[in-house]
Amino acid sequence: MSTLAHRKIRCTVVAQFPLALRRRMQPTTLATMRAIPSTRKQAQSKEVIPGVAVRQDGTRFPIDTTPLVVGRHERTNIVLKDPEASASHVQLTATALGIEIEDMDSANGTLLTTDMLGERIDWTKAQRVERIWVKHPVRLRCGNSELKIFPEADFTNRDSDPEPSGEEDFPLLTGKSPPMRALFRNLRSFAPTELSILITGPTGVGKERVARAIHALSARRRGPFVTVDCGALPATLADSELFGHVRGGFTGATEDRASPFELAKGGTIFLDEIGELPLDLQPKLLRAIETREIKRVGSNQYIKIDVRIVAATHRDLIREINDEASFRSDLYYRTAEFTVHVPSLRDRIEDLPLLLSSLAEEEKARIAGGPTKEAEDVAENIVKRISPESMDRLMRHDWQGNIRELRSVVLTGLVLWPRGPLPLEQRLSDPLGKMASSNPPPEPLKDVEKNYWRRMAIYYNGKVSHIAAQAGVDRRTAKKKLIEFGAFDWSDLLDED
Ligand SMILES: Nc1ncnc2c1ncn2[C@@H]1O[C@H](COP(=O)(O)OP(=O)(O)OP(=O)(O)O)[C@@H](O)[C@H]1O
Repeated sequence: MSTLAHRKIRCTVVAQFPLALRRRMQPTTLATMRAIPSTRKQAQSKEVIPGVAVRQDGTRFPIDTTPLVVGRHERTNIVLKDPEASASHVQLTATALGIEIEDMDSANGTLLTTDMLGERIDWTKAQRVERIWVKHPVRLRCGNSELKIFPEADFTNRDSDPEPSGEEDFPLLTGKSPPMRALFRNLRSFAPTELSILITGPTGVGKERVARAIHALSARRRGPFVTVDCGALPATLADSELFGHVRGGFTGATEDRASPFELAKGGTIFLDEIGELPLDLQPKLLRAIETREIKRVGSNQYIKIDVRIVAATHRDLIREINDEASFRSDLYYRTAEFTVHVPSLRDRIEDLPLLLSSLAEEEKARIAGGPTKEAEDVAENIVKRISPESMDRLMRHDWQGNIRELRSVVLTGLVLWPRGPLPLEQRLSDPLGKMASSNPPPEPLKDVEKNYWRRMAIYYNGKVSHIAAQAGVDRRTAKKKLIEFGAFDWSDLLDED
């Protein structure tokens, strides 16, 4: 369902009462707003997804297109006998995007979790919502009271694509551990919506992959996926990198440049490292997201945008909003209508063997230019080639660099030990690990380096760009090393540039 359609619904039902005004209204007034003529109500409800709210005492309240106010005041539609709840705390409305849950500036906020079964929820880890649309069951906390929301929607039936075969078999992502299963469940629920999603998690956990998975599971999957690295926007050109420019818009702008928002038309824009976005650009981005239009630098013309926003950060943005004022709260809530957290590798260490296989398979397939039988064999065998002692050491490593670090260990390992035992623990960065290893003392450093470059040359078939990318050096340095260690003649090197 497009944002436009969603907006239409809000216009007819709610928008006559701007949010600021509604927040000042008394519960009595809000309850009266439910008196919408039935014909109009029916017309609206054709497209919308209704639902049911269930109070803690088991009372059920149907949710339709007229806002249902939840609060402590006796004139609200769902009365909470709870001194910690605000007089009018939160509002529930059926819309085409799912049930809209909108906090009404409550004193203690509205918290949301998708955990419907847990007896004891750790509400400190739940998401605080200002406004969100849900199509799958969620549980809310208002003050000390809980409320379960059951939208009558089932995307899995709406989607013509076949269902993934199991939670562990998720597009682009690998894992069977409880935190990954929880992540998959959330993605399955929220990816098909138009909600903006903020992906959090430490560096190297695969946040970009999660963003691609969200895109792949959304109705926009046939549209483009455009990444903007907000951490790499050059200070003087950040504005133009984000919103584009017209020829002559500033000195040096010799031709028009489209904004990534325009390039992502019909698809998803991924704002990576959004926490690094310069403070002065934050209001502009907020405006673009809210109004769904942008203006290129040097132009007076507004251009409509049609994108779904997915953002990622390794920072604790809530803390930065509160303590450092380096991130605007309004932008946060606009980009984080739903938040998913990608666990560190340490927190899902049981996925390590699966990840080893998947990384090996992907790499082999990449070199071969597509999935091959050989890639599958490599993946299957990699775990068999790792001794129980090595595996134990890998499982105990702290993996500060997460999957990125694991990937590098696996790929260099496959180069160094193309067959036979695979003592991957020798590639770990912390020396304690090496001391704990039962393997013979390491080779002299120069020999290690020499063997490394020679094996890289063989493994990557002389493709300098692959070797350089894998080694984390530029092509010139890679070439120099390959020659220094006699790995190749110049003539043998495949010069791809
Ligand atoms: N489930 C996975 N299976 C295989 N490879 C993965 C998986 N998750 C991540 N990777 C690989 O790990 C590396 C890091 O992933 P990615 O760039 O998505 O992480 P990130 O969390 O966005 O990192 P950063 O915060 O530093 O930008 C990439 O090479 C990616 O392909």
